Amino acid sequence: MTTAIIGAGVMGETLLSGLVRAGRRVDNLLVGEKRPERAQELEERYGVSVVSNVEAARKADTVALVVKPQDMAAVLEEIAPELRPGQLLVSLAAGITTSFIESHVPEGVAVVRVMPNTPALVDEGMAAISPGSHCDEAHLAEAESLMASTGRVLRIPEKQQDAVTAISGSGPAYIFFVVESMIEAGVHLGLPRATATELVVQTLVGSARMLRETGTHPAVLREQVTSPAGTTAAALRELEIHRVRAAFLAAMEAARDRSRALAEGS
Ligand SMILES: NC(=O)C1=CN([C@@H]2O[C@H](COP(=O)(O)OP(=O)(O)OC[C@H]3O[C@@H](n4cnc5c(N)ncnc54)[C@H](O)[C@@H]3O)[C@@H](O)[C@H]2O)C=CC1
Ligand SMILES: O=C(O)[C@@H]1CCC=N1
Repeated sequence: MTTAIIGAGVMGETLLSGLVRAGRRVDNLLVGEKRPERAQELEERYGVSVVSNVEAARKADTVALVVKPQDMAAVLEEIAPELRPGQLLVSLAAGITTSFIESHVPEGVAVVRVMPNTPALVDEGMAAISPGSHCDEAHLAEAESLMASTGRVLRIPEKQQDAVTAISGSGPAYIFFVVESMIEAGVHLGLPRATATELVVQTLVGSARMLRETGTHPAVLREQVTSPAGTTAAALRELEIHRVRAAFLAAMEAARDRSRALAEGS
C-alpha cells in the first residue's frame, strides 16, 4: 500500500515522521510539496521521494491532503484527473467538508475528514475522523490506522468536526499559551527562567498524567489542591475575577466559527 502526503509543512511532516517511526517503509511513501527547499529538506531528513502532486495521486492508494484550507480547491483540481473510484483521500484541513472534496473529484473516490493535532509529533496526537459518502468500513479503518501511528483516534459524526477543531485541533496552542503565561509569572515572582520553565512543564505533565491515569473529574482534582483559605483559593479567585473560564468559552466559539468560515472559502 502506497501513501502520499500532499503538503508537507508542520502537519504534513508530523504525519510523515509518525509513519516512519511506526515502521512504514519510505519506498511506500510519497510526498508532494510546492516549495523546492522544503522538498529537499524532507528528502534529506527521511529519504522519502518528493514527486509532483499528479504523480503522488496516480501512484498512491491513499492520499493525505495536508495543505491549507485555502489551497485545497487548487490541489483537488490538479489531482482530480488522476483519481479513481475506490482510492482514498484523507483530508486533514480545518473546515473543509467531505462534500466539498467529493464535489471536486470523480464519483466513487472515498473521502475521510480528519482533525489531527501537533502532539502527534511525540506520538500523543488526538485525531477525530469522519467518513464521507463513498467511504466504506475498509476506507475508514485505513484512515484510522494512518492516524493511529501518531496517537489516539476517535470516530465522530462530521457535524462535530468544527467543534473538535476548536477543542483538540487548536487545543495545543491554548495549553502552550497557559504554559508561557505561567513561566512569565514565575519570572515576575523572581524565579530564574530555567527554574520557572522546569516547574511549569513538569506540573503540566504531572497534571495531565493524573487526569488520564486516575480518571477523576478535573474539578475534584482541583479541589484536592485547594486548601481552605490557602494559596490556591487566592489564585483561583483572581482567575474567576478575570473571567478566564468565560474567555476559554469565547475563544473556542471563535475557533469553531472560524472553522465554519473556512468551509465557505474565507
Ligand atoms: N498546524 C496544526 O496544528 C494543524 C493543522 N491542520 C491542518 O493541516 C493543514 C496544513 O497546516 P500546516 O501544516 O500548519 O500548514 P503549513 O503552511 O505548515 O503547511 C502547508 C504546506 O503545504 C504546501 N503547499 C501549499 N500549496 C501546495 C500545493 N499546491 N501542492 C503541494 N504543497 C503545497 C506548503 O508549501 C506547505 O509546506 C491545514 O489545512 C490545517 O488546517 C490541522 C490540525 C492541526
Ligand atoms: O489554526 C488552524 O487553522 C489549524 C487548524 C487547527 C490547528 N491549526
